[in-house]
Amino acid sequence: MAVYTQVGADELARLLERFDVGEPVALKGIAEGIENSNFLLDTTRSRYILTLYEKRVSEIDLPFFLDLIQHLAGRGLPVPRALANRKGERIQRVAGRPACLIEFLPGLAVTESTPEKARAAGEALGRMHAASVGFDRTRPNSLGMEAWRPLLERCGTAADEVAPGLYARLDEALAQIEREWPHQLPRAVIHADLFPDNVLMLGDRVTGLIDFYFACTDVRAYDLAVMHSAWAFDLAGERYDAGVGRALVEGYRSAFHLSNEERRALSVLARGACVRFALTRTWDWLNTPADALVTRKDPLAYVRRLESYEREDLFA
Ligand SMILES: Nc1ncnc2c1ncn2[C@@H]1O[C@H](COP(=O)(O)OP(=O)(O)OP(=O)(O)O)[C@@H](O)[C@H]1O
Ligand SMILES: N[C@@H](CCO)C(=O)O
Repeated sequence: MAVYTQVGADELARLLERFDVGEPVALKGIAEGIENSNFLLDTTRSRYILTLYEKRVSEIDLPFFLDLIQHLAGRGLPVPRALANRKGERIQRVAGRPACLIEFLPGLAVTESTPEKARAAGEALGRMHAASVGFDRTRPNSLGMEAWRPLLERCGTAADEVAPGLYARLDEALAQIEREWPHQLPRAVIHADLFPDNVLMLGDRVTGLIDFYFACTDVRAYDLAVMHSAWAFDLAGERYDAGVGRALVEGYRSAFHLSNEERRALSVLARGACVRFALTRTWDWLNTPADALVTRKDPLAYVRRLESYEREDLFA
């Protein structure tokens, strides 16, 4: 359960005094998610999300994320804006953490991807890329390709505690990716983490794109590759669903142009995505205290995906 910091009644009352959102009725911790503490807040007026930023989200980056969301919302994307308090401030401090009061979006996080859902989600990513043209702020990808080797070295051979030989396996895959990386491809603002659990849907309609806290400037097609690796396999990474993979790319292309050069690079970009998530999951596996109220995600589910991408070009 991702509630690292508790919020008491007095603390909540002090926060809500600064807004025109009515009186609190209920505050419940949200189990999903691993990065931040999220609460569902009901007031006499409406329903909101209260997020306290933990771990990887740095306060310095928050204005970039909030401005991007504001920009996308202004262009009709279903993304959750942070509310400003009466003084016009969007970033609050709650229980000692930076925090935002955020619009609640309807819909359920996707738990099982189907071609129909993948097509709609791919299209939403394409719409996001189209809408972010003209957003002129940039943010380096702190978990981009250049960061993977340092992260691998920080895990070190302790990675082998997750599975024997894991360090060497990731080292070898990364060396190949570094040789093939398509540095020349167009760069843009990307979401960088558009997993099924970050897409809210009602039926096959996308009602929310959430969790922009890895958004950054990087190779644009990498965003589609990240999605492909997350959507087109079962959770354990054992089974590839070609129908889902195809629908995702088709949906994207219905909303945004994908050049031949980008399409040819998707395979190495997807291997890169696998190494990125295998590495961050390995790091979390090794550094999450045993008594933490959060489920550690399996790094090997991404090593299995990596093997599928290495075996054949799944985008051919
Ligand atoms: N604006 C929102 N509207 C409705 N529900 C939301 C909203 N933001 C978050 N949620 C709910 O909270 C859950 C956790 O949110 P989120 O994915 O942002 O957490 P996180 O800790 O940043 O997670 P992770 O990085 O692991 O995906 C989501 O799956 C969704 O159910
Ligand atoms: N989506 C990521 C967690 C956030 O980086 C994962 O599943 O590993």
